[in-house]
Amino acid sequence: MYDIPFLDLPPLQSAAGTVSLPGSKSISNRVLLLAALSEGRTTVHDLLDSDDTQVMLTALRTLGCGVDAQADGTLAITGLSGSLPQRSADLFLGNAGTAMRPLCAALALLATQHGGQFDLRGVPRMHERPIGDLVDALRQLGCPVDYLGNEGYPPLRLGTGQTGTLQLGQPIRVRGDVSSQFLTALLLALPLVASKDVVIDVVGELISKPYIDITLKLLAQFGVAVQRDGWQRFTIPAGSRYRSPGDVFVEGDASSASYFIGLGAIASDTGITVQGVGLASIQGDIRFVEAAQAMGAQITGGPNHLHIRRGAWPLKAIDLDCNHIPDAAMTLAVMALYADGPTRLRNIASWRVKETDRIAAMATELRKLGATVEEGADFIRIEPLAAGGWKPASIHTYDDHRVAMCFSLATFNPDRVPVRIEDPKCVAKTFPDYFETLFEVVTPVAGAVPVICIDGPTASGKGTLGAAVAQALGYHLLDSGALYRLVGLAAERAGLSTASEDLAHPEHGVRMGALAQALQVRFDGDSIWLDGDNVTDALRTEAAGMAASRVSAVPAVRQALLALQHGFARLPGLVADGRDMGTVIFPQAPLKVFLTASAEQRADRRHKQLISKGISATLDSLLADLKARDLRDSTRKDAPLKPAEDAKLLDNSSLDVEQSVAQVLLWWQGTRPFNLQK
Ligand SMILES: Nc1ncnc2c1ncn2[C@@H]1O[C@H](COP(=O)(O)OP(=O)(O)O)[C@@H](O)[C@H]1O
Ligand SMILES: Nc1ccn([C@@H]2O[C@H](COP(=O)(O)OP(=O)(O)O)[C@@H](O)[C@H]2O)c(=O)n1
Repeated sequence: MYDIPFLDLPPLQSAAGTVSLPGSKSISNRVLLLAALSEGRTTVHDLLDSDDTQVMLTALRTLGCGVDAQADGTLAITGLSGSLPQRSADLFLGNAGTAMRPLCAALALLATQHGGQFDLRGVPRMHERPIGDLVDALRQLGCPVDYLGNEGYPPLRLGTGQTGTLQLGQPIRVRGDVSSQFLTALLLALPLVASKDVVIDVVGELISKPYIDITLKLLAQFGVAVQRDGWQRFTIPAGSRYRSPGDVFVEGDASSASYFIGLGAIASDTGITVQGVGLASIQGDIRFVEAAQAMGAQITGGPNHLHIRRGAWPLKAIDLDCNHIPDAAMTLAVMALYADGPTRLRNIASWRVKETDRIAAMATELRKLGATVEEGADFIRIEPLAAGGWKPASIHTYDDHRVAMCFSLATFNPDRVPVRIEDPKCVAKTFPDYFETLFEVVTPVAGAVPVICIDGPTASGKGTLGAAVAQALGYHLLDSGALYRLVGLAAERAGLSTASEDLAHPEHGVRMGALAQALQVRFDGDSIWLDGDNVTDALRTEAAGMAASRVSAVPAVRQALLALQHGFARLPGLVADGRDMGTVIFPQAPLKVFLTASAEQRADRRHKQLISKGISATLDSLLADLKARDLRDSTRKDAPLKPAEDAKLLDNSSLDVEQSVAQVLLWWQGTRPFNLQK
């Protein structure tokens, strides 16, 4: 997950490969609640691990459910079996509608039946998402429910601590035209109290019917067979009781599949395979497949996978009622930019009460890209963007995972402009590793992966600065010095001399080059492995630095390490530190920094650094070594240490690390096109 203020996506060219989807959010949270309300123990496989499921799990634990993570990655839930061990609790449910609504219904009924009192609250946005229709239905049932903030919205207080009588004789009326989650909540909760047949009547046209279908299918799995008359009346038979089915498998998230279906339709001639959800999925959003096909995608699939290729290009514009795929339809709004005419997505009023007002959000952000967009109370109309019309945009994401994910598809624009996704960690709601997964199957436009070079003499702070800058931007890091240190170490292990006079012999240089070429290294977080040994500490000694400095003067060694270094330039970007990053390895880099500080300062820093690591050193010998290294590095023929012509010089003698980092990030922003917009 990218826990950084923004993630810059360079322009992308094509996509191919296989992705595995995280579990469906809708199924995960329903299954958790059902398992919690059941008799017996349920083993849940492939559960989604995300913000929304975490809040649900925390709530269930607080209520007294057994929740045990198993070694095989499954989760064992021991159900409450209709009892209520905790009679009161204050539950925080984040921004998870799939936790707030069903827990509200279940706890209101249990509190009334057993005499309990529960407060439910969430993030500020949750307190703006309507729940009045569900509360009205619960009050009809005789459940005391109080609003603790604004009328019609969470936070809520359920129950009074006293038992009450439930009114189950009359049909319960609930509105179905704002959110289908109210009906789902009642369907999940009422089997707990169905001492007689309980009837629910839906008032108004029921929206998002496929989600009700998921609810009914899962209820059946847990032993409750609801009778359905059309979409207006639902009857929970007397004597219904939840029983654990033992094992439950959570399907991959069909809404999350939409980004990769869109990706295949826009950018994959060979195809994208999506694992975890198939054409027979119980999730309504699987019908996004039809919408994507209507736009030209070629899609095939089986029970548990989909395969998507580009068909029509440009995509075909559509005019579609999206009531059946409200969440996935946001992806269509970005695909519409690549269409052959205006696309109209209708019957999407529910977008206005989701994580954010999604109609307004999509219109605003699509316009930033340059698109002409019309929005109405329940529709959005998007005109495609022609080549020449795309603008580099910093996409605000409104703490809405789907906004963040669907705008990543704007990176295939013909104008090859980058796209900035603000607050990328909001994807944690349903797909914490969305961007990492995307990066595995896309190919950037040649040369588009941004590289920041930090060159300079030893102990100037390149490594420290580079790591901090990489961390701030979510970029990869290349410590190129480590590669030369590795060659020195490998030579020593192989019994090859690294003395300058030996290296001066051409055959010895060739042997050293062959050794560098065959280097078996692995970078694993902060650890570096050579031939299966962890050599991280051995590489940082001064002796290793001196050996590195000597072998690095051998042209065959530098040549051998070229491809390895270029290979570090991967999505979403790279910070590379060394001596010749800007001059030789990445001459096209948009930002090159040449970092310096006085020799005395540097010797002093290195001294402190080594001492703090428990490595003994004297200041005098360090200063002498450092000057020798500076001299050799800057006077060697091949790739000498010197600033690139377009490098920014940064003398950090009187700057602390934070100040240096801030300066580099400021320069970096200056190279990005997004500033122009703000
Ligand atoms: N701007 C700075 N001010 C003070 N100390 C610094 C600064 N930058 C780095 N240091 C310290 O100097 C030491 C050497 O830095 P390092 O990043 O290892 O240098 P290099 O990679 O250039 O050899 C480290 O202990 C680091 O914390
Ligand atoms: N891009 C690079 C990086 C390092 N090197 C050599 O490798 C040696 C060790 O590099 P390093 O970056 O690990 O050294 P420090 O600056 O951390 O002391 C340097 O003294 C250089 O001689 C190089 O030639 N080219």
